[in-house]
Amino acid sequence: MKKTVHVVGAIIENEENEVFCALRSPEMSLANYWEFPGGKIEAGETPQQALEREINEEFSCKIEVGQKVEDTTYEYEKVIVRLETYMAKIIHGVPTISEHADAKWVQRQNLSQLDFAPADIPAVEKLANQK
Ligand SMILES: Nc1nc2c([nH]c(=O)n2[C@H]2C[C@H](O)[C@@H](COP(=O)(O)OP(=O)(O)OP(=O)(O)O)O2)c(=O)[nH]1
Ligand SMILES: [Mg+2]
Repeated sequence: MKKTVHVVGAIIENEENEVFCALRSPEMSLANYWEFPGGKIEAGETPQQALEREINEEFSCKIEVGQKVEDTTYEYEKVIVRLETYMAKIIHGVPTISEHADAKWVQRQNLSQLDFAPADIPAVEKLANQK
């Protein structure tokens, strides 16, 4: 049976309605797909705590987590991913990549032009239609 992983992704928005998108590197699973930065929830963590930890670990900045956007389960070839996405804001620092191949700020309406991981598509569409 396939393993299910519970993952959280941050939809970090700035004052210009741009969303922070990160490109998974060739060394990562789901290589070369864009994602909402985040990762797996560890035992005992709330989704919000997991997001704050992951963004600090991977992008060296602090976020404040807001409203939930989507909760999607997607069956990949080898794993099932339950992805919860939350709106977020940077409250300290500037996001800097460490393990990702690239990152950029993208207007909500242009998010669908990036090659997002399949589990992210419902959130991408919701964001494009909200504003
Ligand atoms: N972070 C993140 N992962 C996503 C997204 N969409 C999606 O399908 N995934 C998948 C990719 C991975 O198979 C899985 C977990 O993500 P991850 O590799 O960031 O997990 P992690 O930071 O905890 O890293 P690791 O400990 O496994 O190295 O979720 C997304 O928008 N953000
Ligand atoms: Mg991660």
